[in-house]
Amino acid sequence: MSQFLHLKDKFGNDMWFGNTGAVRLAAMPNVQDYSKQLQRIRDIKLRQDDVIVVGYPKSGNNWNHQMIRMLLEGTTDLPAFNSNSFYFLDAFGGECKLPPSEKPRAFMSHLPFRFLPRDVTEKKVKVVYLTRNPKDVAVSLWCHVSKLKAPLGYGGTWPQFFEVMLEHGFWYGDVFDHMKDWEKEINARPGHPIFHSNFEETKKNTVDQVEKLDTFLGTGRGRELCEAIVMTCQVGNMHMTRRHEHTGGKDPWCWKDGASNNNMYRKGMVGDWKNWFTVAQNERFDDVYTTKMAGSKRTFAFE
Ligand SMILES: Nc1ncnc2c1ncn2[C@@H]1O[C@H](COP(=O)(O)OS(=O)(=O)O)[C@@H](OP(=O)(O)O)[C@H]1O
Repeated sequence: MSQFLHLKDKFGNDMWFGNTGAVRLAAMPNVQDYSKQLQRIRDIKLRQDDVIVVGYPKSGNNWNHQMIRMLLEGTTDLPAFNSNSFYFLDAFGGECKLPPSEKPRAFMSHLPFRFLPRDVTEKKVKVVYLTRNPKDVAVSLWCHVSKLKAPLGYGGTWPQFFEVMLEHGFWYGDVFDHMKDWEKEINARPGHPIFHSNFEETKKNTVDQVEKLDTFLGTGRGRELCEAIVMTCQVGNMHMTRRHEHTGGKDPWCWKDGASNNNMYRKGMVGDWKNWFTVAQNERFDDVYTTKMAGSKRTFAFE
């Protein structure tokens, strides 16, 4: 099992990096040993009707998690963040407490498949796997980590972060490896209920996509509730309503002064990378993308 590392990037910036993922784990006050934390996650007991929402950071995890939770619970109630009901598996044992198990639960994770709880495989727990075009992922992650204090934040510049993303990724390791690993796992498990949802498609046809989730989950909520859920979960509502843990101020992953939830639930658009990438950066990204994603069937339009 790979270990979590605290490194300097080639520009001299502190950088937390775990090529198995879960960089947040080691920064948590009560989690000293990364591999022990991964073990704890593997041992989590799930219900067969639980749902795991998982994707590389910034792939729309919170958005989809909320919409799926609403489908499961048949509600359009958008709760403000509450640490006791924070369903982030990767932080289990710390800020994540498993909620009471009378009702179906939606959990969120950024981990590769092999680090999810054993029960995911043993009980064939439904998984909603998310992807987003990695150019927008890089920008979104930059807009988040550049506003966080050490140790989780990144102290370098955007061009430096861009290089870090291309070389080995941030927080959960290399975005390309992460996607390829998930693709391999999905292909290897044709019998496992895994729904692949893509950010760009969800943006374009949100209600249709939520209806597909409704079918996949077997929740049978129907078009009307799907429409109401989509309205409630618009990005503007998300950052008005959802307080995020980074606003706590005392935690090691809290925002720098002046930063806020708006750096977490931000623009929620497709193609923001065009506002950030130079022509040279774009060419370089395309080259690296072509090399690292060789053999993958995952494609992105990069609109
Ligand atoms: N409702 C809704 N509609 C569209 N987009 C939305 C929505 N909610 C969140 N977002 C956008 O998703 C990005 C954050 O992704 P994650 O939730 O995966 O982030 S995290 O990894 O859990 O930190 C982040 O993307 P960027 O705006 O590009 O930074 C959020 O703005």
